[in-house]
This record gives sequence, C-alpha cells and structure tokens, in this order.
Amino acid sequence: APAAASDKHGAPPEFVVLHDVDPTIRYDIRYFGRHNFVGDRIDGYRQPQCILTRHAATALRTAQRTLLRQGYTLKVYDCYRPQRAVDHFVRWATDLDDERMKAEFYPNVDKSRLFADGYIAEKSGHSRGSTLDVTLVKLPAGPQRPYRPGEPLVACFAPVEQRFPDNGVDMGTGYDCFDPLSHTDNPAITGAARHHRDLLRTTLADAGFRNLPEEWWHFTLNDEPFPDTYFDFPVSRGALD
Ligand SMILES: C[C@@H](N)C(=O)N[C@H](C)C(=O)O
Ligand SMILES: [Zn+2]
Repeated sequence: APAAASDKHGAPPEFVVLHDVDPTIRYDIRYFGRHNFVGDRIDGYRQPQCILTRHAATALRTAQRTLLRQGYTLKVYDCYRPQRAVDHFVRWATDLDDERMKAEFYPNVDKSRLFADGYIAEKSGHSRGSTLDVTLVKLPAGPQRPYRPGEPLVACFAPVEQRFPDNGVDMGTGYDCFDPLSHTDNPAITGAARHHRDLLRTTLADAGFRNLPEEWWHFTLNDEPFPDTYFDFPVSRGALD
C-alpha cells in the first residue's frame, strides 16, 4: 500500500471528491442530515460531500457512463465514512431507549441486533475509502423533497407509494432499511424492484465492485488501495488539501 496509508488522521493524496471526478453522479449524503437511522447529523460529516479513493471514484465513473446510456444515473447516500462516525453509531446502539427512527429504519429488527445481524459494522469498509452506498435514479430525475425532522415515519419496506418519497427507483425497500427484505437476493423481491437491484449489482460488478449480501445499496471496490487502513479525517473538502 502507498506510504501515506499509515497516517490515519489526514487524507492521503489518493482521496478525491467524487463530484470532481464525475459531476453527473447525484448525491444525498444522509449522515450529514437527520434523515437516517440515528435521527441526527453523524460525527465527522462537516459537508454533504462524497469522498472516495481515486480508484473507487474512477471505477464508479465507468459504471455511471454505462447507466447514463440506459437512462439512469447513480445517486450516492454515503461514501468515505470517518472512524468517528462509526464510533457514533456504536455509542447510539448502546442506548436502547433511543428508538426515535425505528418506525422507518428497523421496524422489525431489535435495535440490539443491528451489528450482530450485519447491518452496521464497528470497523466499516467505508472508513477505508473505497466503499459506498448507492442507488439508481431514472432520468429525467424527479425532485427530491427534503426530510422534515419530526414528520410521521413510514416503514422502509412499505409499498413504494407509501414510504418516504426517495426519487430513486423502487428497490423493494428504502435506503438503510435494516430488514431481511434488504438482503440483495431476498426472493420476496420481484418485478421492477428485482430488475433494479440486479441492474445496480451487475453494473457495479462490471466496474469492479462487490455487493454486501445484507444490503442492496452497499458496494466495495475489489481492488481497494487501502485494504487495512481505517481513516478518521472528516468529510470535508478541506480535509483533502
Ligand atoms: C450503516 C449502513 N449504511 C452500512 O454501511 N452498513 C455496513 C455493514 C457498514 O457499516 O459498513
Ligand atoms: Zn454501506
């Protein structure tokens, strides 16, 4: 691995802002805002940016070019995730009384099981810089209304017309829906949602990414440049200077 890999607190020069590599990829960085399973901004997210290693960003650009030809665009929800953000998730998980967002994000899974069942990791591939959470949006893209903190929550596996209106295509569940229905190969997912999951996974596989079986949205670059390093610099353009 490059020498800079040993410096876990600064961003080595191999990291880039995805928008600088491919300005056509959309983003909705959920951990910068409050529409996520915690219900708060997550530690370390100083800007709503997607930061990745250059290897991962250029591989994603290849996938995007394929998808644009088919009338879709990628939309990323999370990219590089600092270790302090993962530590925030771990702290949150120990407070079993805080179930503010359960009704949308994990209605049927016990909060105490979220790590054990593989939905959240204490050492996450996201912190290595070549993992991302992503969906597909059909073009022309519809508007994305903002989440209003405190609004009534609907289960992430409710029919697409009832759940939170993400402008992404129907994947059978919403993003970060911690439920067996999010397992990529769950046979209960059929029709358009099955087609969309398979299109996302096949296109990203062709570009060099592998999917996490528990989550249709989570992908890691096979040939990642920092396979053993968990970074902790903040999500901010300034961290790359
Ligand atoms: C929390 C979810 N978006 C995710 O990325 N889960 C995997 C398992 C991770 O935390 O690395
Ligand atoms: Zn992920």
